[in-house]
This record gives sequence, structure tokens and C-alpha cells, in this order.
Amino acid sequence: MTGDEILRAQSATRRFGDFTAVDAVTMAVRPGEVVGLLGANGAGKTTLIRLLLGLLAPTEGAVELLGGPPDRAHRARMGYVPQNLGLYRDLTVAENLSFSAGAYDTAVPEIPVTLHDFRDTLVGDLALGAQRQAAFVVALAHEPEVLVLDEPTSGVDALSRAELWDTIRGQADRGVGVLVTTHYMEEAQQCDRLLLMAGGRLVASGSENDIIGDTRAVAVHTADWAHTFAVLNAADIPVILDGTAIRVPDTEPATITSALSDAGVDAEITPVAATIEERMLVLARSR
Ligand SMILES: Nc1ncnc2c1ncn2[C@@H]1O[C@H](COP(=O)(O)OP(=O)(O)OP(=O)(O)O)[C@@H](O)[C@H]1O
Repeated sequence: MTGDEILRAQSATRRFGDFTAVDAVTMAVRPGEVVGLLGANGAGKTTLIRLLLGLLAPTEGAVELLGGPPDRAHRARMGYVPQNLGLYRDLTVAENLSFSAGAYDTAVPEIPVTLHDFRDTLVGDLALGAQRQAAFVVALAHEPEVLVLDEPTSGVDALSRAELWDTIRGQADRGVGVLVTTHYMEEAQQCDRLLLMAGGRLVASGSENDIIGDTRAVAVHTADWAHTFAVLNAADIPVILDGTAIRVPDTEPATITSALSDAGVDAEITPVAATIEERMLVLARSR
């Protein structure tokens, strides 16, 4: 490990009773990089974040925030947007910003132009995109050195998503280290580096290509996509429906052809490179 890591987990494990939510995870984030944390629902992403931020104690292993224990003093130097945004829904946007500035003893941040019309609106009455934007303003107001974002763009429209990602990249460009969870693969592609969790473990890391490794997939072309999907699913083949396009990762083409011909389905199949989502499905099924 080098000395410039601002978030670090060393064999960090967190158990809840007999259940291991985070299992011996070693990872780090450095200044100026955007690290994407991927994994299916329940993979352990939020629990890992809570360990890194000192909101939960590891059962085993160690975590560090800005080179020290993730205590209150170190937490004051980071910005966190949790899944539930951490805003007071019964306060207005302006009141939330003032409250947070008071807590951090910093100047009240300017309200961005896109939120001007809502400065006196209760946060609970705002559309989700505006709520997320307000949560970003709060998280960035004290100029944090680390930014941790748990599904920051979930449920917002494409334009707001692009704007939030502009903000994330802008922060990294000024040297902030960012850890961001996402279920959107086009967002994963905007990260400098990816970490993939499954069943509490860190199962792959690196670039998109590193994560996909040598996993292959097959595209199944057929007019009768609904029936074809049902046939492959019933045969316990890992099938993915994307619109009306059918894809099958990590399965021999002969296995697919045989299942389809047994069911009398007329389809053409083409081997293709797998996507990250397909790799995630393969990993989740193998656990
Ligand atoms: N306080 C807790 N007590 C018991 N089990 C918990 C607790 N917190 C989390 N878990 C369990 O740990 C597992 C990992 O949860 P976690 O929220 O970290 O997953 P996640 O990858 O963030 O999922 P999502 O993408 O749905 O947010 C889940 O099975 C969850 O039910």
C-alpha cells in the first residue's frame, strides 16, 4: 500500500450475526480518481462504505479514512451522499444548506441556478433529481478531500445524471478521491477504475476489460423473443433480455442451440464479447 490512499480497507470483514455482509475486502481510493463500486443488490457495497466511513465497525480487519481512523475529525474532511440522501425532508433547500454549514462551521454555499426556484421548497416536496442535486451541494459545501456517493443518480433522468457526473468528474479533477456505487453500466464506464463485489467479497477489479476477463456471451437472434427467453430460462441457462434482444453469457453455443432446437425454436446465434453486467450475472450465479 502506498501512503497517498484516502480510503483504505485491509481484509475488512463485517458480520451481522452468522451472516457475513463484507468478507475480507482489501481496496483503496487515491486522490483524483473516480472508483466505481459495482455489485448486485445485497453484494455488500453499502456495508463496505459504512465501514470506510466509520459508521459501522469492522468485525475483523482494518479501515482508514484520510490516513487515520474514520472518526469524527476525519469524517469532517469527507463528503457523503447516502442512498437516502441524508437531507432533512421537512426543511427547505436553503435551510438544509444553512444547517449543514453550521454543522461543519463553513460558509453557507451558493444555491446553484437550477435550484434557485426551489430554495424555499421543502426537500420532501422536490422531485428526486432536485433532491439529489441539493444533496450534492450539501456534501461538497465544505470542500471535502474524499467524496463517497451511494447510487447518486438512482431514479433521476438522463440530463440530471449527466450533470451529476460532470460534478463528480470536476471534483476528481481538483484532486478529490471519489468512491461511487452504481447500477448503471454507462456510469461504470465513466469511472477510472472499478471494483466488483459479489456475496460480500471483492471478486474483480481494474478496467472494464479487466472485470470482463475472458467471459464470452452469445447473442440470440429470433422473432419469437418472449418464447425463446422462457425456454432458455426454463433450461436454467443464464439469459438476459435487453429490450427484445436476448443474450446468454458464459454458456457454450452448443448448449444453447440444443435447448432451443429441443423446444422447436428457430433462432440464429452469434458469439460476442460479454458486458460487465453479464460478467456480474455470471459471478452472482456462481456463488
Ligand atoms: N444492519 C444489518 N443487519 C443485518 N444484515 C444487514 C445489515 N445491513 C446490511 N445487511 C445485509 O448485508 C447484505 C449486504 O447489504 P448492502 O446494503 O451492503 O448491499 P448493497 O450491495 O449495498 O446492496 P444495494 O445495491 O441493494 O444497496 C444484505 O444481505 C443486507 O441484508
